[in-house]
Amino acid sequence: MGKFKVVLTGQTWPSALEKIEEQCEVKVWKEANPIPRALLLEWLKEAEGLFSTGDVKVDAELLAAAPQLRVVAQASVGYDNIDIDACTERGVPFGNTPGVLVEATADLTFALLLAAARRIHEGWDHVRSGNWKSGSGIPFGVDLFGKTLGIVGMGDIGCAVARRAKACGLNIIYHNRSQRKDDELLQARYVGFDDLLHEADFIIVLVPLSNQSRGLFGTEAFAKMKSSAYFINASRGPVVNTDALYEALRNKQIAYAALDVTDPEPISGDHPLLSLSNILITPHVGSATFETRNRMANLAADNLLAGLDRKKLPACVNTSVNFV
Ligand SMILES: NC(=O)C1=CN([C@@H]2O[C@H](COP(=O)(O)OP(=O)(O)OC[C@H]3O[C@@H](n4cnc5c(N)ncnc54)[C@H](O)[C@@H]3O)[C@@H](O)[C@H]2O)C=CC1
Ligand SMILES: O=C(O)C(=O)CO
Repeated sequence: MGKFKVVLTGQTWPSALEKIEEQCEVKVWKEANPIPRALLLEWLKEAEGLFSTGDVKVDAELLAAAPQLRVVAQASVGYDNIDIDACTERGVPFGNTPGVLVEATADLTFALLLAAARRIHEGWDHVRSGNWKSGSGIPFGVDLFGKTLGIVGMGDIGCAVARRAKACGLNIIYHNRSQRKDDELLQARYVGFDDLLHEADFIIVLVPLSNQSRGLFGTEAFAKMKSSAYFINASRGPVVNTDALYEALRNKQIAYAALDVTDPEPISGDHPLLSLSNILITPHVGSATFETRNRMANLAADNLLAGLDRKKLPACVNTSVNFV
């Protein structure tokens, strides 16, 4: 039997690539910019597997251009770029990478909260620019202990953030699609969305991007927050209306924002948000540790190889078309 034909939309980690290359003939897009759509569709004409690095839209048009496709695998837990219904209609299982990135992403999310609350990067700027002459001019932050953290989207990563927050003496409230059964264990209280906006000193967003969550944080939501509120988004940029966030920060309607994700992404160096002093942005690095990205690439490779073999994907989103 010949090797499977597979397309990779970007480079992946050597251990995952070696595994794939043992069984597949691969075409890899190696440029820094995303693969042009027309070229991707051309490459997919005979492909049996697609390994996505997250920067392509997988929709009905793409699937129609890939009649041999057996499986789509992506090295991420979020899959807002994938039309799951279109995959299911074509009987193509889609595999993502839940679980393996939870702790790394929770670390980064909590690091954003700490860095914002204690103005870490402003302190570093102060030292680096030679201004640390006396105690004057140092950036003052705010306490965490005894304050209220509101988590919107209490899934795997939200729960891992809650554990970290508990250790710092924060009281935790959360809003989710539905109330969890393990509130007591988490020591977190379920509240309505508006109550969370009113009560929280820190708000962390960890909901998947969907039609329901797109623009969830807009002018109205920011108006309901405390003027002392810290807003942290580590989910997806479009969950937040960027113009509304800019206005809320500029008018001091809220105190501070720390973002790992933006809309657009990447955000340009001359974007108005970057001119504000009460914001901190990291370049979508939630899961970006050597160990975690390696685990994600390997789980995605396992999903891909299982699908090519018509075997059950270890992590499948549209389980109705997963192999048994
Ligand atoms: N910044 C980064 O590098 C990373 C970002 N992410 C983002 O974080 C998201 C969450 O990841 P996990 O915790 O692993 O997913 P998960 O599926 O375990 O948790 C998501 C939670 O959000 C809830 N939810 C969904 N829609 C909602 C809505 N409209 N309103 C309120 N709650 C809602 C769900 O009920 C679930 O409890 C991913 O979908 C991805 O977009 C994930 C990994 C890394
Ligand atoms: O997994 C995801 O959804 C990411 O955003 C990158 O790890």
